Amino acid sequence: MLKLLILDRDGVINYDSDAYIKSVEEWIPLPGSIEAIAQLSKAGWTVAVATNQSGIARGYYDLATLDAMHARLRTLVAEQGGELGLVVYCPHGPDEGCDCRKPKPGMLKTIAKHYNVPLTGLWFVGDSLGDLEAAKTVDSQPVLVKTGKGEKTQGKTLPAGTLIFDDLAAVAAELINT
Ligand SMILES: O=P(O)(O)OC[C@@H](O)[C@H]1O[C@@H](OP(=O)(O)O)[C@@H](O)[C@@H](O)[C@@H]1O
Ligand SMILES: [Mg+2]
Ligand SMILES: [Zn+2]
Repeated sequence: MLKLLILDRDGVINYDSDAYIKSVEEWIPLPGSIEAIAQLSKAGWTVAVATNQSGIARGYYDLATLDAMHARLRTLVAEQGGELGLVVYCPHGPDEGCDCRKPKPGMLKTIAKHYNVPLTGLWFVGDSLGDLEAAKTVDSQPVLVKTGKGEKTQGKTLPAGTLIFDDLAAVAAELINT
């Protein structure tokens, strides 16, 4: 079966900001994150992304800018010899009642369906409680990293069985070496 890993974006792949990541220039990879994705890819993993982007609904940036951020991510991973999989985002605001905004699991379902992989036990790596709850809702494996909002999230009540790693590089090392 396909080895699929799903990542949250802000705070896991790139630095996050309470002021949102509003431009390609503000989109700055966290140390080791690009290399981790490339190493996973070269080790046979498919790495996909599920990201809330309410900044679109709030008018902070447009879809062209969001796509440019993801093109940059894709290019950086390719420069390290890896390949990035499907990137799915929720452009909606918290009050729109969509099915894709985490902690709803809609984006995880979309990605798992795209790759025809079961959700059960599928690792989803995030820095926010909503990421972990989305995973738990569909019996995927919640994985918390301490980057971004992760250390703050660690102080909250986490879904049972949540795995905790320092950062994405540590997650990659665990998956590649097991
Ligand atoms: O971590 P992911 O899902 O990749 O993206 C999170 C971002 O969409 C933004 O989500 C916002 O939450 P609200 O959407 O305003 O509740 C805030 O937490 C921002 O700091 C953050 O940059
Ligand atoms: Mg995040
Ligand atoms: Zn949505």
